Amino acid sequence: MSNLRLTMGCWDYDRTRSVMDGSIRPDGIDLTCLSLPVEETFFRMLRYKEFDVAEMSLSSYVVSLFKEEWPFIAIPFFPSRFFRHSSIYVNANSGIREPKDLIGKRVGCPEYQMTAPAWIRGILSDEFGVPVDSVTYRTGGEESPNRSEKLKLSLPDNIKVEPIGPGQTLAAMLRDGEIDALYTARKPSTYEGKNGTVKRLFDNYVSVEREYFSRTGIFPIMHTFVIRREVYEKNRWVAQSIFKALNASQQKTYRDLQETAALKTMLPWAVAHYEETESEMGADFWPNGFEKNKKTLDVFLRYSYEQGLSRRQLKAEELFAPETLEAFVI
Ligand SMILES: O=C(O)c1ccc(O)c(O)c1
Repeated sequence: MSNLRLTMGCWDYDRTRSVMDGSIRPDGIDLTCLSLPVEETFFRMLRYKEFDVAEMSLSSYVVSLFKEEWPFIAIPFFPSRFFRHSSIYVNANSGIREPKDLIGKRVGCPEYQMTAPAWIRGILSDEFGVPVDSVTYRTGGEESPNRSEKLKLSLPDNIKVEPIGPGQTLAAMLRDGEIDALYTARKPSTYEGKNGTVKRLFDNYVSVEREYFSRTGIFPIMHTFVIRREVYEKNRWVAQSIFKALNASQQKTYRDLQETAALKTMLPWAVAHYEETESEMGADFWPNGFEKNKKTLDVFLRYSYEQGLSRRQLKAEELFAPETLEAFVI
């Protein structure tokens, strides 16, 4: 009998590689995989639903659940996580020395609904007393002009979002002082290091992020995986097949990163870094599955609601195919 033929869009991460290269195959499925930068996967999936399965911005997925047509269903696998204190950039002449100085300022973010800025706004509000509605957001392309929100948003009146002009980019505007700060996923091309005009708000971001994790236990989730709803409704078993394969792929990566016979990555002290991470964050420092991520997801869902991206505060279990929330026991 032939397998179901599906397409999958995902970048070439270590943790998903075995599925992408075909060495781990999901049960009953023949996958055609496209390795694409995240911006391209998200754009093609959110605008045109081009792939049957794809990594997906957590924030965009949550926003999609409030659309009339409910295009995707997620599985609790998280190919991208990132501590985002490192991703707040400021113009050194803006007078922003500490988080509170952001209040009243002009802050760029490529799209208001992007996951990285959503985590940053939430953390700044919870931890540093910078209310979400205390700044003006300027949205648009970071490196090229003419980027717009992929999903139509209807935000509350207290959230001020103004698109930048045609021909403008956030990276150049930050350098030129036309915005004061930038919340984003990709480091802007105008970033110049600690002593430059465009610098990070937290120069010492590693210690800030470590302290944040040790206190909250949160390693922020950026992306999840989604299946096109039509595919899922016809073949519910696909959710578990893909989930199992991705988990097996990640387990291999955990082993590879600890390999001492020969280094699988080029960083000379990768094994030491692994051991340090394990002692600080636990053996499963990049957890997948619903239960281990419920708390982190609930915090994100509160942020999405508080920021006007969700009409009501969803519960974490509402995000995922029910088949992936529990497993059989023998
Ligand atoms: O939409 C974006 O620009 C974008 C870029 C990188 C990411 O990791 C992401 O989640 C979104």
